[in-house]
Amino acid sequence: MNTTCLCPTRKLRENNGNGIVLVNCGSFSPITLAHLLLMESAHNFALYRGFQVLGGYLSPVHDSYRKTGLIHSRHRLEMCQLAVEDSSWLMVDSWECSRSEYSPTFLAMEHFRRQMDSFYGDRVQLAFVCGSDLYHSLFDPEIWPKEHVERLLDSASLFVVPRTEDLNKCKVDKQVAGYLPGYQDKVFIVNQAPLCQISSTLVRDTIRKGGSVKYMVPDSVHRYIIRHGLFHSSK
Ligand SMILES: Nc1ncnc2c1ncn2[C@@H]1O[C@H](COP(=O)(O)OP(=O)(O)OP(=O)(O)O)[C@@H](O)[C@H]1O
Ligand SMILES: NC(=O)c1ccc[n+]([C@@H]2O[C@H](COP(=O)(O)O)[C@@H](O)[C@H]2O)c1
Repeated sequence: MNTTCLCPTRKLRENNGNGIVLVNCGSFSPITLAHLLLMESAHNFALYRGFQVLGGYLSPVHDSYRKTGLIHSRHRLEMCQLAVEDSSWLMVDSWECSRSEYSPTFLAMEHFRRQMDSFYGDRVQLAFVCGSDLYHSLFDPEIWPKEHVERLLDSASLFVVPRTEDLNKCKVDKQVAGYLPGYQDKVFIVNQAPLCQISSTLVRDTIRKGGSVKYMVPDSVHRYIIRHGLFHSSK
């Protein structure tokens, strides 16, 4: 293993063959229990398919990403760190946040590809884990230029976790084959994962209305939100 990796490596496991690293890129404003559940579901899915999960990363988006409710990355990174503290395999990577500008996701995945290849000295598998809402947005070239999606899939597989209902595999296969010919083998549906309706928007709205978000976010994140008085205004 190479020790000059730019990503945190403390929790990475030795690759005994068929290793895979899972990555979730998102706003995390704030991180919720749904983000953690998404990653555990993807972890189980990989395990049941004979992969060895080497580790996983949360990669919070840059502050200049134009999205309602995005608070400063200082807070988003800290809350993500608190959330993964007792995970044996999840880590937080600040590469996206620390760049001078927003990086499209394919660049973030190319960063992980370079770092993992150099750390393991070999090509390990990489999966971009996302919810079904993000999966559907991949087919909108106004949001995701097609070459961004192709470059993303050149670096990583796609693990799609349903958000409201299970996805129809035939439909997904057909959609991918039609829009992204040659990439069908790179898209996997993590069906039968527990569905979770928690979103960061729901957390922000609940706080703004004076409600409690206990059990929507990890306890440590809940305490952090209260301590710093976050999300009381809609900005
Ligand atoms: N409840 C959920 N079920 C499945 N996937 C989820 C869920 N919440 C978030 N994700 C996925 O996690 C990734 C990062 O999401 P993000 O940080 O943008 O959270 P979000 O809850 O969608 O945010 P917001 O409510 O601010 O739009 C995306 O791929 C998203 O689909
Ligand atoms: N073209 C792109 O690379 C592209 C487009 C939309 C969202 N994303 C990424 O998806 C993640 C989630 O963003 P949204 O919450 O806006 O769906 C973020 O990490 C963002 O950078 C990337």
